[in-house]
Amino acid sequence: MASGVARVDLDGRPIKPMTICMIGAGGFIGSHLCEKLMSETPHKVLALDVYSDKIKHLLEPSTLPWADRIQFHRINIKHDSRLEGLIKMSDLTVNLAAICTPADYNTRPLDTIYSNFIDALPVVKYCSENGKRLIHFSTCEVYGKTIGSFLPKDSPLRQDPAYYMLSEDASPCIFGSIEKQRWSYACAKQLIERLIYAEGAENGLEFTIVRPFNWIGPRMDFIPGIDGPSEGVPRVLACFSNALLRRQQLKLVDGGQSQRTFIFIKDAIEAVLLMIENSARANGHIFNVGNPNNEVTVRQLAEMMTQVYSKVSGEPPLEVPTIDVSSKEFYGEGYDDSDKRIPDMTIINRQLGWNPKTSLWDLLESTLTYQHRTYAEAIKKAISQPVATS
Ligand SMILES: NC(=O)c1ccc[n+]([C@@H]2O[C@H](COP(=O)([O-])OP(=O)(O)OC[C@H]3O[C@@H](n4cnc5c(N)ncnc54)[C@H](O)[C@@H]3O)[C@@H](O)[C@H]2O)c1
Ligand SMILES: O=c1ccn([C@@H]2O[C@H](COP(=O)(O)OP(=O)(O)O[C@H]3OC[C@@H](O)[C@H](O)[C@H]3O)[C@@H](O)[C@H]2O)c(=O)[nH]1
Repeated sequence: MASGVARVDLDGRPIKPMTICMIGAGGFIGSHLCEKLMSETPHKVLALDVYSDKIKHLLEPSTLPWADRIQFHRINIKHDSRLEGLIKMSDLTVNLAAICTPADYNTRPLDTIYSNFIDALPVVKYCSENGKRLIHFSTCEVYGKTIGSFLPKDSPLRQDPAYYMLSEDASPCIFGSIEKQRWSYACAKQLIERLIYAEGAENGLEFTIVRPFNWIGPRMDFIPGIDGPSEGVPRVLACFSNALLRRQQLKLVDGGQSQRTFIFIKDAIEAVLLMIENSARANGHIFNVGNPNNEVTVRQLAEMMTQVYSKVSGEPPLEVPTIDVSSKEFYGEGYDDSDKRIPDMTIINRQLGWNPKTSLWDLLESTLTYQHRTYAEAIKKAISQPVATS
């Protein structure tokens, strides 16, 4: 598209084309957001990241219809004096940059805390000082554990939504003890949320905070040994995809009893676009963005992914497709887990009228079709290569 003709917001007002400084634009969410902005809106994007592989298809060739609306800046926001200038040139900053894979939280807690809190500080400061709007990506992990998880296993109260539903303006943030370094990420995200909120209250910063609930889809993380380190541990979608592609058993951490709600990235991006284009309705709010209808235990996710992958690849599943591993073995010392994550959708529904659409089966089918198409050949080649011996 890109002409911008007759684009109106939820209140019928014309949407003016804007320049968006997107930090972390080369990641999973950033790549989908850039794609959406280029194909469906007239907005310009200054895309900042240390990597650009996931948005390469949007940057090259220079004959693409949106070539003059997207500019990549290879910048590490930890130490780059160009950051303030790029924020000043923009109408809105979207900050996605973060270390956000659980395998890092307990093994690289310092990097995790610096990335999610310290490195985000100048972004908030420059937005506030220059009167620029900020959409900051936080996480559903700020809720930590549910109140219900502290009740006896057989307590009927565990079935009561008051004990597990996660609401932006009511639920407490419940983390484990300090030696459970898993919570370094959630705690850093919580503190930056509080700082942004305080900048809004004391200095009038126009902000929106997004709390994503397990967004998944194509281009999420990496497949170890193919487009990421062989020993790397990505998030669960990529871990399970990797095992399926290699015909290995899917590892269930601590029995795979934790529960998650998964949402298709394309549904979630619709919500972000509504926030971008409806500032009056989004400013000053914290939004859960998830799909409460897609809840499964991690064990059920493994079973469903095994079934779906067999369908899209035409290969029969392994006789015993999963294997149990302890969290200590899988993640190391200091790991802990969120037990259950159901987003309360009241606020996003009221402010933006948004609802997710895609079922878990459908989103896995389209994602695993992508994984198979993108990686199956490369994995076959990698497996057939003799291992070097010294
Ligand atoms: N995907 C999810 O389900 C999910 C859930 C909760 C929260 N989030 C949050 O959403 C944001 C984006 O997540 P994602 O899934 O796209 O992760 P991602 O790792 O794919 O993307 C993050 C991007 O930020 C970049 N980045 C990190 N540090 C940087 C720095 N110092 N300078 C420049 N670029 C830097 C990385 O290179 C990467 O491309 C993160 O803040 C994350 O905490 C995501
Ligand atoms: O191979 C695996 C990988 C993961 N898991 C389990 O699967 C569940 C989900 O793991 P993920 O790696 O997707 O990460 P989590 O859902 O715990 O956290 C994520 O949630 C919100 C975001 O802020 C981050 O992207 C990340 O912290 C966890 O219970 C984990 O222990 C397995 O059982 N096997």
